[in-house]
Order: sequence, then structure tokens, then C-alpha cells
Amino acid sequence: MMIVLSGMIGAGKSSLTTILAEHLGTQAFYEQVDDNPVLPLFYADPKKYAFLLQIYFLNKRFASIKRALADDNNVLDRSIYEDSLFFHINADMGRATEQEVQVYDELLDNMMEELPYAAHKKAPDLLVHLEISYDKMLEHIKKRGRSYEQPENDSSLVGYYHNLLDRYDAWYQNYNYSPKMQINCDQLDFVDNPVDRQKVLALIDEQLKKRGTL
Ligand SMILES: Nc1ncnc2c1ncn2[C@@H]1O[C@H](COP(=O)(O)OP(=O)(O)O)[C@@H](O)[C@H]1O
Ligand SMILES: Nc1nc2c(ncn2[C@H]2C[C@H](O)[C@@H](COP(=O)(O)O)O2)c(=O)[nH]1
Repeated sequence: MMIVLSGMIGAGKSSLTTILAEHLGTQAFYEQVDDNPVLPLFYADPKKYAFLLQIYFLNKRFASIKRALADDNNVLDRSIYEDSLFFHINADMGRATEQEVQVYDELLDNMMEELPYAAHKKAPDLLVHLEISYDKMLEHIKKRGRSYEQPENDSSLVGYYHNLLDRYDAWYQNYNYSPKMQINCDQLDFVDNPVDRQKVLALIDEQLKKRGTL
């Protein structure tokens, strides 16, 4: 069983990846963030580093999916499809050239074809999308405290985050690679509140049982 968590920056993917993997007794696979040397460069100069960051994420994501596929059961923090969404939004904001987008799209297609499970199973068993409002997302970003993500250090992030949030909603509505479910995280504190945590886990269990995966 492969479960993938999707959602905006700060939605709670990494936190729920840990909780869910523990609940299901499976392995967790995280996005490479704190030890990502390109991420701070990107936030300081998005136009210069958008393409490099995307190649960095694609490479790491691909390695992580291959490692995850070596196990029967796993939970992944963010999908490879969202990386592409991020890049296309950045390109639409003038941070990547048409040629860079073309190279990225072709490389992604090529790499997806090479996945060892390509012949049988190209997608996760369930995508769990964490929906979040702008205000709640900022609250989480503040709580986590990565300096380069704070709008008070860089006001252009307000527009960037609104763009991402708007397009994320449409992305989830159109996502059709696998079964999917959405959890609104604004009122559910699955990090510090055990009752909310059980509620979220029950919602996911219900979907897995319905699909015969649990
Ligand atoms: N539902 C929630 N309620 C309260 N705090 C949360 C919730 N989800 C995440 N957080 C907090 O918000 C911050 C970002 O969460 P994280 O799991 O790193 O998000 P993501 O991986 O989606 O970027 C962390 O400090 C985490 O403790
Ligand atoms: N330009 C891109 N940025 C990305 C991508 N994937 C993640 N990120 C950024 C967003 C956050 O600052 C940080 C970690 O994301 P979380 O949602 O896990 O907090 O990395 C991407 O593909 N392109």
C-alpha cells in the first residue's frame, strides 16, 4: 500500500506522514527540505534558481519513490505531481523560460516511464489531500519558523502563496491518477490534540477499508 499526502506549504503533510506511518506500522518518506542547499537560494532569487530547485526536487523525489517501492507499505510526504504544479506556477510568474519548462516536462515524463512499477501501478493507492486556508497556512509557517518562508521577511511571498493556494485547489479537483480524499485542516489539530488526531486517522482508515486496502 502506498499513501501519498498532498497539500500546500505548512498544511501538515510531514506531521501527518509521521503520525500515519506510525498508525499503519509502515515506513515514512519525507521531502528533502532542511538539508536542501538550493531552497534558500531559490527564496533569495527565484528567477535564478527556480529551474535548479525543480531538478533538485525531481531527482530527490524520484530516488525516494524508488526506495518506497522496495517496501510493500509506505507513506510519502508530497507527490511528484505537485512538484510539477509548483514549477508551472513559478514559470507562469516568469521564473522559468519556456525551454526550461519543456526540458522539465519531458524529463519528468521520461523518468515516470522508468519507474520499476510502471507496468503494473503508476500511482499511489490513496492520495490524502490536506486542505488549508491562507490564514491557517501562515499560522503553521510561522509556527515552524523557517526564516526564508516568512512573509514579514519578504512581502512578495504573499502573492506567491496566494497563487499556489488558488492553483492547488484546481489541481486537487482535477487529480485523477488514484483514489483521493480531502481533509480540511483548519479546525483539526492532529499535531497536539489526540482527539483530532484520532478523527483524522479514522477518516483515512475508512477510505482504506472502503477500497479494500486495509
Ligand atoms: N493540523 C495542525 N494543527 C496544528 N499545527 C499543525 C497542524 N499541522 C501542522 N501543524 C504545524 O505546522 C507546522 C508545519 O507542519 P508540517 O507538517 O511541517 O507541514 P508541511 O509538511 O505540509 O509543510 C509544524 O510546526 C506543525 O507542527
Ligand atoms: N519551487 C518549488 N518549491 C518547492 C517544491 N516543493 C517544495 N517546495 C518548497 C516549499 C516549501 O518552502 C519547502 C517545503 O515544502 P513543504 O510543503 O514540505 O513545507 O519547499 C517544488 O517542487 N518547487
